[in-house]
Amino acid sequence: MRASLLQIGVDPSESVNSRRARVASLVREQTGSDLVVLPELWPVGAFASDLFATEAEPLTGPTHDAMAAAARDAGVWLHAGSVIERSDDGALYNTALVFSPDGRLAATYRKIHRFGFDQGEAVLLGAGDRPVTVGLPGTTAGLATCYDLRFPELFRQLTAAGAELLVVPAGWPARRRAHWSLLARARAVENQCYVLACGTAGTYAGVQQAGHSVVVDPWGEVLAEAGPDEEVLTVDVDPATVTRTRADFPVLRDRVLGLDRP
Ligand SMILES: NC(=O)CCC(=O)C(=O)O
Repeated sequence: MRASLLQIGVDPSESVNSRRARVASLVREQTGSDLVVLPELWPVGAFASDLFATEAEPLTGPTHDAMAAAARDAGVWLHAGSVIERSDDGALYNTALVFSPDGRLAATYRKIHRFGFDQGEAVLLGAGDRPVTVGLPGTTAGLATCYDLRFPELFRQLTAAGAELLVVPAGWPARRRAHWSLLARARAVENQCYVLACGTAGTYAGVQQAGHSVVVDPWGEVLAEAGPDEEVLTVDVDPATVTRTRADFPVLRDRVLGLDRP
């Protein structure tokens, strides 16, 4: 399976509409990949919380429509990163969208762990309440978003639900880049999964983004890593490697489930 991570530059001088059109073109250029991954909240920027309310959209809003068409035109599975979703009752969520190659919305995931402590996302957005996996050809992907990467129990649940690929769109800041790289590898090693972690580039809302999107194999080896700027990272991943790694070194067999609950 060929995966392409599109590490999108988020620049406040580019309008949301222009960025949406530009990203749709970039997705269309990925014909030949099986899976394309975009970062967290790339239309608005994960730290641009002052824009969340004005740029919120229904689940089937403009980003949905543009990405569904781009996935269909490119013939790819598309993890379209996330959008600020305005739900029917008016509540806002950080919601990831996954499209199949015919442009169908195959899965949505509302970010469970909201970042910001007493500010930003943590106070403006609602929290998701269920882990989500999605079937891809020959494998299963588990969905998580950015700050979720710090919470191993979520990834354990995704693994228990059959995930072999952990797909993590993010808007991770440069200041904590060391944590990003370390946690991506840790989640891969402890779950014997591929981790596809796709961040943003650029500086907006006063926060320099880390970039350095990364693909890690089930042994914890970094297969590919982006630099700090906008970049497309393309890498081949093989679900059979997950099966082989788990058979050769069967640590998952020794899990004691439920220990994360007090
Ligand atoms: N958008 C985010 O979730 C940011 C997470 C972050 O900055 C961190 O975990 O550190």
